Amino acid sequence: MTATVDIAGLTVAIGGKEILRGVDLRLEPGRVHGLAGESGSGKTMTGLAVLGLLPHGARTSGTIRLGERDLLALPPKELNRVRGGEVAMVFQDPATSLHPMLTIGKQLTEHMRHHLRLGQAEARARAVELLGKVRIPGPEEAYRRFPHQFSGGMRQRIAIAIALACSPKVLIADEPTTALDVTVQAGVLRLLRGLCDELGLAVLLVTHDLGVMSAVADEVSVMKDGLVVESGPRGRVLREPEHAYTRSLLESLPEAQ
Ligand SMILES: Nc1ncnc2c1ncn2[C@@H]1O[C@H](COP(=O)(O)OP(=O)(O)OP(=O)(O)O)[C@@H](O)[C@H]1O
Repeated sequence: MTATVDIAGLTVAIGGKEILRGVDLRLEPGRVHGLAGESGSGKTMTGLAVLGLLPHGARTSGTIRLGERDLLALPPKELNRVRGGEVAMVFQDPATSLHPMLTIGKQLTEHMRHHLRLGQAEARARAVELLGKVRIPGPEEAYRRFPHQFSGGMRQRIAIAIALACSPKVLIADEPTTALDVTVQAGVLRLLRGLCDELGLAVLLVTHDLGVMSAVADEVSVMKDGLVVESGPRGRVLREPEHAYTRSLLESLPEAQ
């Protein structure tokens, strides 16, 4: 299958420190690619590189192909169009990604009107439809509410709806369930999995949690010190890890003890 995103030999250095040392990774339509590894291994930086959101002063080499384009070589204006349009993101904490003073409807429609140039009525109809798609009960009423009127899990669903507003091809989800109560984590993961299948999204799921990984990922890559040390189908990587580091990660899971 042709990859939606093909990362090859990606290096990132910040202030002379090598953060990524040659990362190869492919994201394919309708597939969830899980990216695991210990804290500081470079998972978040890899996701940010795809979004063109690396810290100021970061030096890069390698390529990040999205179709015919190399995202690392795009001028800032074009990259802006890709980000939020073709490539969208969901972060760990919906409390910080949602604006507390704006209604859910406003946040959903502003985004669409800006990127898709939709009129007000059209944007509203699409927003309500998206709220239904992410299983927010009573989407019409939810449209008028503010973020604090929802639980953490519901807020993350709303953040996912906003990410999907412009029909992206690629979704970068960085620890999307880490801040949530365990009882609602599974529901949000199921939602992400379902959206990936239904919309043919290429998903990069960054998580340090191998339990999350085993629940939804098709492919798993494991990072250590700025490199992907192991990559393959989930069943193979989690059941028959080839790399000693993957084995040690698996052994540290509570279920393994
Ligand atoms: N703004 C920054 N400037 C310089 N170095 C940074 C910056 N942000 C992160 N780093 C460094 O980049 C390396 C990789 O960080 P990254 O956040 O990608 O790791 P991670 O695997 O996502 O870890 P975590 O699970 O803790 O989020 C770390 O050594 C970190 O200290």
